[in-house]
Amino acid sequence: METAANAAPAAVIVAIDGPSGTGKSSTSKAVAAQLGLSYLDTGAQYRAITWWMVNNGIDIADPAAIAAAADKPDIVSGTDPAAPTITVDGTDVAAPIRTQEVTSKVSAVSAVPEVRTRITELQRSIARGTELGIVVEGRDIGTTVLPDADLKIFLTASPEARAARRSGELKGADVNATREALIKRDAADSGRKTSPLAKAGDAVEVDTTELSLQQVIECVVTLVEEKRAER
Ligand SMILES: Nc1ncnc2c1ncn2[C@@H]1O[C@H](COP(=O)(O)OP(=O)(O)OP(=O)(O)O)[C@@H](O)[C@H]1O
Ligand SMILES: Nc1ccn([C@H]2C[C@H](O)[C@@H](COP(=O)(O)O)O2)c(=O)n1
Repeated sequence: METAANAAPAAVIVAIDGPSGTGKSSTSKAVAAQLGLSYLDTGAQYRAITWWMVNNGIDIADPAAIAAAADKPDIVSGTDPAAPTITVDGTDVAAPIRTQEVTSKVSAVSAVPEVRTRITELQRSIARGTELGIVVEGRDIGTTVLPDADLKIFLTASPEARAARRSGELKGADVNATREALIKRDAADSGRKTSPLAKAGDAVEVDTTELSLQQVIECVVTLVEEKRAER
């Protein structure tokens, strides 16, 4: 029989938001793995629907065309932090959703309200389905998708630090061009009408500019453990 002493801990829902390149994915995956939680990369879902639109000849400059097609692709996210997956209509799209073409078009597609409604429903159903809890990262998780999350984190970092991190990833990419592209995408994501990139009023802000990835992970793990201890 399960007693209070040996009962499994109640599911914990962690929302991690912030601009591009602040470390949301790296931090969320590591925190989820360390704490035995599931992990959901919501940016990958918006990239997946964008990839489908591009592949199916939908005009990205036409929000009505995007809206009309929003419920067509079947998007499935695997939530194991050690091996997260994303498929569209059964095709593994983990690599093609990271192309420059998708990156340059994802803000326009994700600004369409019908796309957000569809993807938000998917995200909520995934979060509801986890047994031990989940770390969900994105732009509007604390404000819109999971406003009742147990813990909300908003990661920030200077544009220079973020550009340096991304240029390191893209080997040889021009840091200034990378910085400008990040700033442009953040402005589009923060400026859209429906569910923009924003810090929830009750989120803990962590500026990662001067922190190593390991320090950020430790900080978030500590915050989750404190939340669990309070319950
Ligand atoms: N605190 C940190 N210090 C140094 N490098 C970091 C730090 N956090 C993340 N990184 C590195 O920065 C890059 C971007 O991190 P990550 O992909 O986790 O950011 P993100 O916020 O999820 O970005 P996006 O929203 O664009 O997907 C990765 O190469 C990652 O290893
Ligand atoms: N909750 C979310 C997550 C992502 N998006 C959009 C905006 C981003 O520019 C794009 C790609 O995200 P990334 O892979 O860089 O994290 O997806 C959003 O609107 N809401």
